Amino acid sequence: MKDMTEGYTTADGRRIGPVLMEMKNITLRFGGVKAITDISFDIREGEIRAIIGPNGAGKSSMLNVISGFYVPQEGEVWFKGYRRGPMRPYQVARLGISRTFQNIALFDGMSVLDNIMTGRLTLMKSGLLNQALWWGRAEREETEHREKVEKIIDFLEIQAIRKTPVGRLPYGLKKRVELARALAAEPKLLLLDEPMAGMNVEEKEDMSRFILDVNDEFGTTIVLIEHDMGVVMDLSDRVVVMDYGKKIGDGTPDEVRSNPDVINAYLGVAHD
Ligand SMILES: Nc1ncnc2c1ncn2[C@@H]1O[C@H](COP(=O)(O)OP(=O)(O)OP(=O)(O)O)[C@@H](O)[C@H]1O
Repeated sequence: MKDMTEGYTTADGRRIGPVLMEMKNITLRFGGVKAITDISFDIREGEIRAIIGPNGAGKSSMLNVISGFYVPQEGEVWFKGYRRGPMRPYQVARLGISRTFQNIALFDGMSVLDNIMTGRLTLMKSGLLNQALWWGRAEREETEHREKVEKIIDFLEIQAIRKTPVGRLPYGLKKRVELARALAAEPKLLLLDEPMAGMNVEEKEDMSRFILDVNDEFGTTIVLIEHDMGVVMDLSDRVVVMDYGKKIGDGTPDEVRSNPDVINAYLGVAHD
């Protein structure tokens, strides 16, 4: 068991706790391509931590290492003071990690409510046999799950569309439903893959507000990756900046903004 030092209080009075997750010297290769080279950083409890960088910098790869989907060839991932080995998706969910995807991954033909319910699957204790033998208990459990989901629906202000099939919703609302589904798993650590991509200004403002509210209301630690540096600066407590698979900056938004390597990566060389 590793010693975890205390946290700190932010300028706006939010409490950031001790280290929840630590990435140590992570290197990830796809054949001959090095997507991540020797990157280390930590994520503290209750913080909003952004990973930014130009196209192909390695952000998605890093998010997939954090989520346990990719196992790096080198380096160590520590979570809640323990070194984490390779895991199956359900084990990741049980650790309290859930995520949204860059390309929305919802069931188009199902209602908003049912989509969000799928987020609770890993928390459901009653399997089919249990439901047959203990009908009353399974029913009580179902009611509890529905109540939790209704709370999330209220919180994210999507009551009006709860019965609507997801396929009929505009893009910004689909993203919000995906956030709702991830929240339904009651995650300790929420991973957001480009939550604002493809959104108009108003939708981006709404999403920013909801991300801040989730962090504030549930104390959820949030890691988000974004392409757009401007969007994350107001949201994040600390930012990791990647470029060509390497970490070129790590610190508060102000520290990162004034880092010459970061300025060069964004303004100097064309990556697209
Ligand atoms: N599954 C894969 N197989 C082979 N190469 C990959 C794979 N995933 C990523 N890469 C390569 O790893 C590097 C980093 O890609 P990654 O998608 O992590 O970057 P990114 O910062 O998320 O980019 P973007 O902003 O465009 O989404 C790129 O060179 C990419 O081509």
